[in-house]
Amino acid sequence: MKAGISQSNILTCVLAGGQSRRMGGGDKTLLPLGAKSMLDLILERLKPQARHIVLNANGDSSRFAAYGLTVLPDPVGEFAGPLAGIFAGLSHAKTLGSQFSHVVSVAGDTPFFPKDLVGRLSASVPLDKPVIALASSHDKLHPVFGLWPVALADDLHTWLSTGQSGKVLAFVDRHDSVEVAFDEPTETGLDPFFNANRPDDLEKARAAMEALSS
Ligand SMILES: Nc1nc2c(ncn2[C@@H]2O[C@H](COP(=O)(O)OP(=O)(O)OP(=O)(O)O)[C@@H](O)[C@H]2O)c(=O)[nH]1
Repeated sequence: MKAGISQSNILTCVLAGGQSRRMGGGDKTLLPLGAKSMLDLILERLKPQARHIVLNANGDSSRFAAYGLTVLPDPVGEFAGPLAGIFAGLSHAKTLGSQFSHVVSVAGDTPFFPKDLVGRLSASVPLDKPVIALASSHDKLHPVFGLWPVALADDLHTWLSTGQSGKVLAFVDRHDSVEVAFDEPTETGLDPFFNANRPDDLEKARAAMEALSS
């Protein structure tokens, strides 16, 4: 039976724990896109659809102080890949008690993700068993954008402890999962999961935003 998870039971975790090597290092989520940072744009998109938001990032958390979010470091060693950030969200949700049944993960380098991401992911899974929902666009999975049952936290911990950190889809394959397709282009005309890996991706994003506002 499909029902949909209530928004109040979802903790949304923005993943900004990577090394941004292709961008030249630092925090790519803090880089400017127009007058705002990429993280500003991500939070503007997220707030109307997510009630509880945390940030996953490593190192000194004070650089994110202006955003007023709880900052969770990777609990399994720095730079173990996005699954470590997803695990940070799941373990935090667990410590908060039974309120949170699921974590939605959102990449910190993807400024135009779907405005109905959380609602559509959460409507795609049953309430009575743990099922992962992963976003896709044009038949390509985007495993960093997913809905993760808190009930899988212990299994993910075991998985990460055996050094399987980079293998997001291999972890997903151990469990029931559904794919949720977001094929509509965004207002920018770019794919909704267009992400900024390199400086020229940032330029592309800036150009798309400028074209929108002109
Ligand atoms: N918590 C956490 N998140 C990560 C890690 N690696 C990547 N991510 C996140 O996963 C998403 C996609 O990351 P990538 O662009 O593949 O990796 P990156 O480290 O940010 O960048 P590169 O160093 O250029 O590969 C981003 O939101 C990253 O912040 C990690 O080791 N820990």
